[in-house]
Amino acid sequence: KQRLDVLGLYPRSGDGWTEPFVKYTAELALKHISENTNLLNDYQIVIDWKNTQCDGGIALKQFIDALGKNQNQTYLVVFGAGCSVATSQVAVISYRYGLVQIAFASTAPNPGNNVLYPRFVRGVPSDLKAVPARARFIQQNNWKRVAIINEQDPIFVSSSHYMENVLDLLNVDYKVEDITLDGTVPLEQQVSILANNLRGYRIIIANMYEDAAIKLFCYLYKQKEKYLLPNIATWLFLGWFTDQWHDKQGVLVEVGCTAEQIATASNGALGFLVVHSKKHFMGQTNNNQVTIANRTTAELYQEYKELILERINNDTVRFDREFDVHDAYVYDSIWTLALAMQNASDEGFNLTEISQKQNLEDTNIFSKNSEFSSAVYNGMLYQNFIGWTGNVRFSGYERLNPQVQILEFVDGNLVYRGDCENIPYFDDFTEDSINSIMCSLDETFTYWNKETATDEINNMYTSEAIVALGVLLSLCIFA
Ligand SMILES: NCCCC(=O)O
Repeated sequence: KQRLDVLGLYPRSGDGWTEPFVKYTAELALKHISENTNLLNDYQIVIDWKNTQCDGGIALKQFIDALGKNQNQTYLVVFGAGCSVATSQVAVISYRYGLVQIAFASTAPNPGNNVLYPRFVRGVPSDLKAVPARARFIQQNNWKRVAIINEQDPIFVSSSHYMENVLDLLNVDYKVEDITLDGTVPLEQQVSILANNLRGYRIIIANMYEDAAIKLFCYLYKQKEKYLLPNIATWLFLGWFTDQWHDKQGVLVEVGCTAEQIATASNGALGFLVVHSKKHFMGQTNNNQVTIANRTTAELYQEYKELILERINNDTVRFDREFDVHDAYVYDSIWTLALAMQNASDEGFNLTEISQKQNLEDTNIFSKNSEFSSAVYNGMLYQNFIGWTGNVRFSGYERLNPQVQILEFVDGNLVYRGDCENIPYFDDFTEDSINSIMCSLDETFTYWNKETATDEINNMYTSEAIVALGVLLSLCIFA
């Protein structure tokens, strides 16, 4: 069979978000694709995997090295790169080599900019949908003043801009603080300034990767006044931290905390995960619909687990964690990629011939305007099939109709606690569309307590009002 080469970029390891099972999930999808006699019959998709370590610079180097070194290999598509920091670095140039890039996990809003990234598709919904969900949660709890802490990177700052607009719309006061891990200012110093600036704030919207969260919690934990920690303040993270996110030894050694301290410090924080339905992905919804792979989701999940357990025997990665929803998106993104290549072939593109050319910038086939990349790109966007994650359909550049799940941080794991439903279809969020969201929580909290959080804030307002009144009275008396 003729090889169809794909460059696979994923965060197998690293300090930020990691997902070591991407490669195995893709293997499962390719196995099922090869069983389908109507799909790429004379071809075999081969993925050349590189570990980006959730780092933009490493991802870019991997991309350039792969295209430069593999003179006999022509990549037809880029699959990845997992973390949005890595994905956006690659997507800003991959199209110039005539490459369509499909992401399976990059959820930050900014890679969706189709002027900057014109051949980028994502097989996963974006964190943008967590903006109205978190805002609605704040509104439902009647909280009027919040802090936003962003890790300084466009991928988090873009989320924050949307959030600031929505908070303006809902008349919620907010203060934005940034932290950077670029070494320009020691983080310990930044955290101490931040803690001072946020004295009195009890609701914190946090946009950051795992390493930033570990460092931030470590320094807050070491401080004498721990008023910003989640046992007093309510933290609203994005919900894609993997289980055991707090146990990254390199980062812990750097800041001088233990994994147990971080787990304790973060207990009770909440995460908002944009996802179609984790229960469905795990075959727990009695949905017997047969997917494109001729299997139900329950059967896919079972086969996935068996394959991972088999592969893990020969691997160093650990399995003691919850199922990562992104693996289901990996699976469907591989199908999307294969179906799009089949579409291009049906439209008359000779995949064998194209596979034997090289990825050179601005040649006829491999240019940013190449007809082949255009056919593959459109082939992806117009897909409509039943996959592991449900009905795989795209709106613009990403998956349609996700919901948002609320998770609680419990001993370093993220545990399901509720849902926000009726997430707006369009991203120009209005007061009405936010009001129609309904966030509900089950009653099984371990650490986070809605009443305590709200009482704390009310008490704080009361004590602030008393202090202000006292100051006013003293001024009147002295006058
Ligand atoms: N969504 C999980 C990976 C985080 C990111 O987009 O970088």
